[in-house]
Amino acid sequence: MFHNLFRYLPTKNNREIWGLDRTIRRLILYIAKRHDHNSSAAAPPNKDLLHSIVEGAKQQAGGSSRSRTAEEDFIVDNCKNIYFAGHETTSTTASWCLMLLAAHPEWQSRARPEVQAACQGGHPPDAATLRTLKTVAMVVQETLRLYPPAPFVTREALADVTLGGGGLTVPRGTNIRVPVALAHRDPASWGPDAGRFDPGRFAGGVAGACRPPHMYMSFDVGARNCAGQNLAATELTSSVRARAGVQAYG
Ligand code: HEM
Repeated sequence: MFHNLFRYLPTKNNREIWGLDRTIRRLILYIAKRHDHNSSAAAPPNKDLLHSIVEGAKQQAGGSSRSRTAEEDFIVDNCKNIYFAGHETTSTTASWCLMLLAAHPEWQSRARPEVQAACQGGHPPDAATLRTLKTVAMVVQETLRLYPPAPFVTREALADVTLGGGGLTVPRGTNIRVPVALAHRDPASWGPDAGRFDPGRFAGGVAGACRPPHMYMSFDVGARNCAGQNLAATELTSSVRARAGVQAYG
């Protein structure tokens, strides 16, 4: 992903960014190695995502002559892909969610009893109780519609292609940018109140909120859509529940 983007940058920036890329590589490998070395028979490792990546790298490399570089490449590529794709996107959305709930107390009041019912006795939610948080889920969907953390996606045409009934021909090698944030506010798909915060538009699911339904593309659509979208939805529902639903209300 990074390599493709860097190709288009002016040379001076290119050099600086390659330097940054090398620093990021060193940082990732330092953390991964520390994680690996700190575990022992007496103190087994946390079976977290980083542990799975490090173990996966050892299996992939499989003791070949190029094993050290292959192992390191596997760790760096997966950490960049998963942590960079998964961290800022989710945390920014959680912040927008809380801001929107603060600005729209009527939606806070609707989310609160739902959260309290799901977390009776102060119990944290599990997979089953998270599914009951319908209002919180709608608030998250509406937040992702208005403030998508990936506001556009880019594709390169690998061959000449003709799009739709309009006969628009895209020549091979053209980069196409899909303006997600604009599509999410298009009144032709969402109705005249497209710019308004109204989680209720998702009461009947995405198909009930916009036409055609693939105009909602926070996580993209198609073969290369977001690999972490279920994890992101779970993280967002539980973090908004924790901060807006329980702590803020006591
Ligand atoms: C609110 C949170 C998130 C949003 C809005 C989001 C959005 C997206 C979008 C739009 C894409 C497609 C990019 C493209 O086609 O150019 C994508 C891809 C991807 N996302 Fe997410 N993402 C989120 C969270 C996560 C999380 C938590 C993870 C993993 C822990 C993750 C992992 C990935 C990966 C690995 C891809 C590449 C999939 C592929 O190319 O096959 N994302 N994401």
